[in-house]
Amino acid sequence: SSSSSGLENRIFQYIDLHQNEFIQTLKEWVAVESDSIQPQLRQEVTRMVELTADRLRALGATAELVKLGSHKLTDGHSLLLPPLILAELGKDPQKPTVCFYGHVDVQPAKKEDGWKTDPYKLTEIDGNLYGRGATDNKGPVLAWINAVESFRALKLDMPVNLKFIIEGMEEAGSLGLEEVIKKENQRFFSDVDYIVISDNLWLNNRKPALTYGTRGNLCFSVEVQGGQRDLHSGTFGGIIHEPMTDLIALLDSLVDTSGRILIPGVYDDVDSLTEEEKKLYEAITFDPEEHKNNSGVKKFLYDTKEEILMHLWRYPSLSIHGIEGAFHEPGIKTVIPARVIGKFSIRQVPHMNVSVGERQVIQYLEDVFSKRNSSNELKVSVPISAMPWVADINDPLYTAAGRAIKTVFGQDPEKIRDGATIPIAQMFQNITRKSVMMLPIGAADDGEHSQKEKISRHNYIQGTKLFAALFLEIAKLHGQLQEASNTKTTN
Ligand SMILES: NCC(=O)N[C@@H](Cc1c[nH]cn1)C(=O)O
Ligand SMILES: [Zn+2]
Ligand SMILES: [Zn+2]
Repeated sequence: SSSSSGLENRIFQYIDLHQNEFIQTLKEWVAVESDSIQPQLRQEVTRMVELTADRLRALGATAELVKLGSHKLTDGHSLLLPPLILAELGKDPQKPTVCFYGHVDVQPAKKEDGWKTDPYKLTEIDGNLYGRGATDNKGPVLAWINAVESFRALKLDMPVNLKFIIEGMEEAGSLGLEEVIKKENQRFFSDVDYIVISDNLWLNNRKPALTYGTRGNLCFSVEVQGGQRDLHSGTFGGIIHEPMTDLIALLDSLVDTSGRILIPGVYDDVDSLTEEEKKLYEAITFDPEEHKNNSGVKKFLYDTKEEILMHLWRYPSLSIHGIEGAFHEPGIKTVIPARVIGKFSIRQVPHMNVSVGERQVIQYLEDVFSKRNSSNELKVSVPISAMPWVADINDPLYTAAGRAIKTVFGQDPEKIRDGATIPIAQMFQNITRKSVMMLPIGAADDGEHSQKEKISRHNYIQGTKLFAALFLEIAKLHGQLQEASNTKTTN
């Protein structure tokens, strides 16, 4: 209606006028090295979670810090998990309740990895804000907070009740989260109507997107242990089974040159492709050339748009991430490492069974290893296991978001899936049975997890407007749905 567009315009104007303040807060957040992977930085993750809770309290929300206990590291030590935030703003029974999920931990980043700017100093170059966590996920979390702040600053009544669940362990597999969701299902989540996650990217640089599916991730650690200490390769090379040689052979047995996973049975439960589904990929706006340029990739394994999208969204993939215990500094150290741990993961797709997958992989690695007749010891563990997620795109929540996108960006969203994993999505859907939607604000060239992570000023600010517009759209739609259900009951 014209009055709501007048209201939107006031809010959008406020957001435009205060954009530098919003960027300043993002700068303060990016400056916190809240890397959840490296144990020595765990205190910074906790500090980041506390900073976020303070920010939510400044909005007028009540924010509870839920203790998650500790977890075991590969060296056997225990490490405290950062607390989880459960926050709440507004409890009007006449309004719908929207729960926002985000994370404030980040992937590791060092200047020496090849960053042009200090990863923990948000730096603006040509309208892009570079820094670790700028898009994954501090920028989107702050955009949501900025949107609420704008309503408050203008003394406007919030059109929805809000809940927040913000964690500090997402990049490490959302440890401890599932137990809390189960425990809080009948309390914190009981009156939630809609769940919104903004932790992924658009499929291209200019067209906004709505995401209705993600892949899961099954992460493996493969440890090969020889003796108790490293050895001189001149005095022991040639007379022992070397752990690193065993590990490289194991890792090399996992996937072929065309990217096909070699573990028997892995593809058994993957849905077969229907003609109807094929058409879906044809209709999507996606330019493989632009995608190459965004990432600096020279060549994809597949040539067509459709094949690329299918291999990102509906087929599993296997990636090798690293080897712990191997010498990786410049120069050559003529050593035989005593114990090495290979890390790889399989991005799983709907209908693949996680526990069957785990068994298949472990059995396969044991078979390959036993054929080597090695005297070393093999241990396989699964530190992270996150499920794939698919939602119903016809849910009213998607309609509301589509309208908000149209208002802010002047175009309809691309409806996409995502090849990455957000562990909480499927947990939410399974446990709470509420509508879950992913509403990304970052562009395809944002470089999540890479050395050029950024969010553009434009996307950060328009993203803030998008969330403000979403509050209004959800309230409208929810009102209409309730009216329709009341009319049905009266008739
Ligand atoms: N922005 C979401 C994201 O990057 N998620 C991680 C989560 C994960 C999965 N396995 C381990 N961590 C991702 O890599 O997809
Ligand atoms: Zn993320
Ligand atoms: Zn991430």
